[in-house]
Amino acid sequence: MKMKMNQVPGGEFYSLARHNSYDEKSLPGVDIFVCTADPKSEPPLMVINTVLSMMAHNYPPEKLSVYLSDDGGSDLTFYALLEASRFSKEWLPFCKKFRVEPRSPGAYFRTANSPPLDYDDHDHWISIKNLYEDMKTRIESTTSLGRVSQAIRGEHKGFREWNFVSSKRDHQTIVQILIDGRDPKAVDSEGQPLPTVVYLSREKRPQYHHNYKAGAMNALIRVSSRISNAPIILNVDCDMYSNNSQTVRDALCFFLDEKKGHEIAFIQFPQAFENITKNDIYSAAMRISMEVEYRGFDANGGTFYMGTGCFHRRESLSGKKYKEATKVLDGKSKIDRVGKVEEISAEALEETSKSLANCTYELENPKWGKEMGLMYGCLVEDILTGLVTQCRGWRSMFCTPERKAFLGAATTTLLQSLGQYKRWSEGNFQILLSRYCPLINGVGKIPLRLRLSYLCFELWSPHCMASLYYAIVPSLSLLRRISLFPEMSKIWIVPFLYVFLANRAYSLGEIFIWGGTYQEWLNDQRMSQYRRTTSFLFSFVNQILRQFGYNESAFGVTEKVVDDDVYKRYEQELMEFGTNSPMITILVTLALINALGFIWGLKSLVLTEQSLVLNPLTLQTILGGLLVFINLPIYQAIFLRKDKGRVPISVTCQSIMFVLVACSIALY
Ligand SMILES: O=c1ccn([C@@H]2O[C@H](COP(=O)(O)OP(=O)(O)O[C@H]3O[C@H](CO)[C@@H](O)[C@H](O)[C@H]3O)[C@@H](O)[C@H]2O)c(=O)[nH]1
Ligand SMILES: [Mn+2]
Repeated sequence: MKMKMNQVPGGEFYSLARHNSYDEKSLPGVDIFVCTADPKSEPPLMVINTVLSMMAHNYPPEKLSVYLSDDGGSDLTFYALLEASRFSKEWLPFCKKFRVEPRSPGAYFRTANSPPLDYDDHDHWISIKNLYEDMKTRIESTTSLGRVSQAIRGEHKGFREWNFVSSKRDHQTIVQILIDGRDPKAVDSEGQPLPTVVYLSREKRPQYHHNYKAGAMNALIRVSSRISNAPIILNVDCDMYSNNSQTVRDALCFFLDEKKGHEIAFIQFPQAFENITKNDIYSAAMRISMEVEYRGFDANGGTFYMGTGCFHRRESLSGKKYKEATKVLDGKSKIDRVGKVEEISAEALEETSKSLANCTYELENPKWGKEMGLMYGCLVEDILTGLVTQCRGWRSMFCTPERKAFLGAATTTLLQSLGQYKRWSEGNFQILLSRYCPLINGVGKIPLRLRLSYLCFELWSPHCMASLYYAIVPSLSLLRRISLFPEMSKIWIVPFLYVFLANRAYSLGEIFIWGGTYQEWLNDQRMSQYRRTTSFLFSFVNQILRQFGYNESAFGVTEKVVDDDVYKRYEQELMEFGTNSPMITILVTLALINALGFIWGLKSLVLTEQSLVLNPLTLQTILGGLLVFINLPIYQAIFLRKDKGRVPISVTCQSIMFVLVACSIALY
C-alpha cells in the first residue's frame, strides 16, 4: 500500500497550499518540546542546534514557545541554552534574510562555506558564521571542562539553582524562562519579537520513579500549560533538528482543516537521519519502513507515534476522548503582547510552574501516565501512547513532504544499533502482553487491519526463537549428518524454496524501487539476522522475566557521539565489534558454529557418490553457506582486522568455549 505525499485515505483534506491563505492572526500557538537526558551522550551543542532550528521556524514568533527538558539536570546544558538564547537574536533575522535552510546553524554552516551568490551582504553572512563559531568554541570548551566557570555563573541568576543540585538523580525542579515572549524587550536585532524559551529540569529523587522520557514529556505538558498553553505541541528528540522551516505550517494544514481537522490527535513526520553512510551499514535509515510500511500503516487507519517529529493536539494528551474534543483551535496566545502585558512576572511564573514538575505532583494526581499524558511503564512510551490515543477515537496522520521535516543522528556502532532495537522490541512485546494488546483492547475501537499492523512490531521479540533455531540447529545437525530438509529432487522442497526466494526477491525489489543499492539490501538482511539473534533474544528473555516479577525495565539513552576513530570506521562502513559484550559474543559464537557446520556439510557433499540433487544434506549446506556469507564481516573482524573495531581476543576465546560446548552436546 504505497501512498504519495500527504495522500490521505478518502482524500478529505485540503492541499498544502491552503496555509498561504490562512489569516496569520488566528493561527494557534505551538509549544515545542525538546528532550535531552545526558550531556555526555547528547552534547549540549547538538541540543541547542536543535533548539535554534525550532525557534527559527517560519511561524509568528509570539505564538511559538520552545521548551528544553533536561533529564541530565546539567548546568552545562543550561549554559548552552543561555548562549543559544543570545545567539538567536542574530540567527533568526539572519535566517529570514538569507532564507536559510536548514535552520540549525551547525548543519547549515557545515555545508554552506560561503554566502549564497545572489546575496551581496557578504560581511553580514561572515559575521554570523563567526558568531556561531565563537559560541561553538565556548560551549565545547565548557562541556569538555565538565563545569561552568565562576565568571559565566555570574551572568545569569539561573546558575544559582545548581547550588542545590546534588546529582542528576537527586535535585529540585528548575524552571528558567530564558526568553519571555510577553516581554516587549524580548526582541531580535531587527526589533522583531522572539519566541519564548524555557529551560526545565524536573525534580528527581531517588525514592521516586521518574519514568524516563514519558515522565519528562508529562512534566513538559504541565509546565507549558502554565506558561504558554498552546493548543498544539510538537515534540522532538534533542538530535532531531528542523530541516524545513515550513513544517509547523504543513502540520497545521491538517489540524486547521474545517471539516476533519478536529478529529486528528497527532501528525507524525517520518524519522530521517543526516549521517547515513552510502550503503547504510547498520540499516539505521529504515528506508523501507519509512517509505513503505508506515504509509501502509497510515492507510490501515492511522500512523503510530514515533516519539519524535510529532505534532499533538494538547487536548488529546490531556486524556480527552475524541467525543469531548473542541472543534476550533484557539488562535489567541497566552503570550499575546498585543495590547496587554500579563500581570505576572517571569520569576513568579517560574515559581508557580515549578510545583507542576515535582515528584509529588503525580502522587497527588495519579491519572498522569495512565489516563493523561504519555503512558508510563513501557519502553516504547510513544507507540503505546499513540495506540491508546487511537483507541480513544482520535485519528492520526503520517505526513511526508518532499523536503525532510526533521533530521537526526542515526546509530553509528553495532552495539548502539542492537541496544536500540532491544529497547524497541522489548517495549513492543510489553504491549503485546499487557492489557493494551491491540488485538484484544482494540476491538471495536480501531480497525482490525490497524490492530494487525501493530502486531507486526509487537511480535519482533518472539521472532528470536525461529531465527535462533535456523542459525543453530541446521548447522549442528550437519556435524552429525542429520538431515532436516527434503532432498532437492522432492516436491516438498518447493514451499521452503518459495518462502525463501520470494521473500528475498521482494525485499530486494523494494530497496531498488526506493533508491537503495544491492549492498544496502545485503546490510539490511545482515542486520535483521543480527538483531533477531541478539536484541530480540535479550528483550524476549527480559520481558518473560518481568512477567514473573524478576526484572525492571530501563530506558538506556542512545549515545549520539562516538570517538573519532570509531566514526572513521563507520564512514568506511567497517562494522564495529570492538567491545566486550554478550551480544557480540553471541554473534561470534553463532558465526563460528555456522562456519563449522558449513565446512562439515561441504565435506560430506564432496565425499559421497550421491548427486547433489539426491543428497538430503544439500539444502542444509546451502543454508549454512548463506549464513556464512551473512557472517563474513564477523570472520573478518576475528581473523583479519587489526584495528580497534575488531572482535576482542577475550570475546573470541569465550565464543570458542561456547562452540566447543555446543558441538560436544550435538555430537554426543
Ligand atoms: O530518561 C530519559 C531518557 C531519554 N530521554 C530522551 O528521549 C529521547 C530519545 O532517546 P534516545 O536514546 O535517542 O532513543 P531512540 O531509540 O533514538 O528513540 C526512539 O525511541 C524512543 C522509545 O524507545 C522514543 O522515545 C524516541 O522518541 C524515539 O526517537 C532523547 O531525546 C532523550 O534525551 C529523556 O528525556 N529522558
Ligand atoms: Mn535517538
